[in-house]
Amino acid sequence: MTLKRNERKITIKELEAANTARKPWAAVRGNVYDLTKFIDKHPGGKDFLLAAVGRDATALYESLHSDTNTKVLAKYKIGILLETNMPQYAKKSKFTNDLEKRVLAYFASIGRNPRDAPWMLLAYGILTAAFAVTYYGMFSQSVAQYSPILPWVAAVLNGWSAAMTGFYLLHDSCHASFTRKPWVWQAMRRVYESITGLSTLVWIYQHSLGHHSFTNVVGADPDVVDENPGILRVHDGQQWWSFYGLQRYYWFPLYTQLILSRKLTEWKCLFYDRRFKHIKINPPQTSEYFWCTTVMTVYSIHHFVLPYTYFNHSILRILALHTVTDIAWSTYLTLIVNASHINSEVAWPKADSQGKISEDWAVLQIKSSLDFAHGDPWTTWLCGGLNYQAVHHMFPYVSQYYYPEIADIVKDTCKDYGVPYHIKSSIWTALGGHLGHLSLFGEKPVSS
Ligand code: HEM
Repeated sequence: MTLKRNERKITIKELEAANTARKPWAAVRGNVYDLTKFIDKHPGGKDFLLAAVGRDATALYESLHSDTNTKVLAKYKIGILLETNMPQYAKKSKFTNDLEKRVLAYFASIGRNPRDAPWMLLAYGILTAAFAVTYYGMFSQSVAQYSPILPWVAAVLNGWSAAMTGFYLLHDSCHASFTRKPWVWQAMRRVYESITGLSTLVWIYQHSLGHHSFTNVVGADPDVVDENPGILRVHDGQQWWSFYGLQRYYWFPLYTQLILSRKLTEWKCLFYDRRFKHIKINPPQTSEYFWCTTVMTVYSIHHFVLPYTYFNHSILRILALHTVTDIAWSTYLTLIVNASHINSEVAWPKADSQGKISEDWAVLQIKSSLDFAHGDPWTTWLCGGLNYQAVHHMFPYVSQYYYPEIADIVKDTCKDYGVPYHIKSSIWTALGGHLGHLSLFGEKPVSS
């Protein structure tokens, strides 16, 4: 009996080798698709799609697309994946379908597309201007002459504004949640890279393919420590070592280092290691080399050349000011992100020995996230909407502008289906929970 063309059995090795624009295959729910003729038609653009090929993209695909999209895929099917090396969630539950329906009905009722929020431009403009003004405050000789303390205060604020551009420019472009235009996402990404010197493509692998697809799944979410011993112990899959008793103190110096280590390693991950932790990075397109050169030239000019040649500072002072910026940026970012996922209330899903996870993706998004300070516009602004973490995880493609509006729909649906929704009244209680979790997991477990 001869197999039909689209029923050919395909091994994971064959799939993994098809990871370029010339041969872009991706698997979803056991079906393998050859996307060669689809790449230029993908409404989500070429870059995101090319990051997803050469792998089982089920979780990523289902987190961003509807069943209507899947009908479009059918004609590109070329075979069936024999085995997968990615954890597999249960199929979409009634809860998920109902929640999606309710949220889409809300957008239909207000006559808006979830990605259309032109007011966000104001936030992007204010934050980019905040970066420029604080940068000037750091390096202007007249500011330093007025008060020697002011440049250091400006450096702290510059770090805050860099973190904020991450919550706004980076997040909204890489989740494709602002407008429906790939060129807009591309422009926002390159502005962010020029400001920060970091790679947005590496972030897409880490955040969209890793963290959003497998939130808090040990061994699959790159944001969750899975080494033994890791520097921090945050879940009971990690063996206990006596130095974890001190993690309630050393979390702080550790959290201050994130950005420096990212700056030193990201481009190497992309072009040399081709890997972010356990996530394979596909061969970058030629355009990525062009963009890397361009944005790093802009970054080096404002980071080193201008402060040295135009503002006349010593190398030592320039490095010291940037270090203060990086410390403020790292600490702010790490605390807000960790408050939402690393605490004792949320779920830490595990795949069984077959790689199966018993619940569906959406239920686990809610269970493994912690929200805080709903209804507080200042916290929402200062966290880039990430205080609505469960809403963001459920609907990463919806503009953060709408999170407060749809949060009640998510909460009500969770109530109707008995899905626990974790929410704290303020950022301080959420942070307290995070630090309490570090203390708890630093203590010797009773069974050790
Ligand atoms: C990070 C990765 C991805 C992002 C950000 C992304 C984004 C998008 C966006 C924004 C749309 C338009 C949705 C709408 O308005 O209804 C879309 C549509 C679509 N995407 Fe993706 N996508 C990604 C990965 C993938 C992958 C891996 C596949 C295939 C395996 C895929 C297949 C499709 C299909 C078939 C459609 C519908 C096309 C149509 O209706 O004509 N996408 N995607």
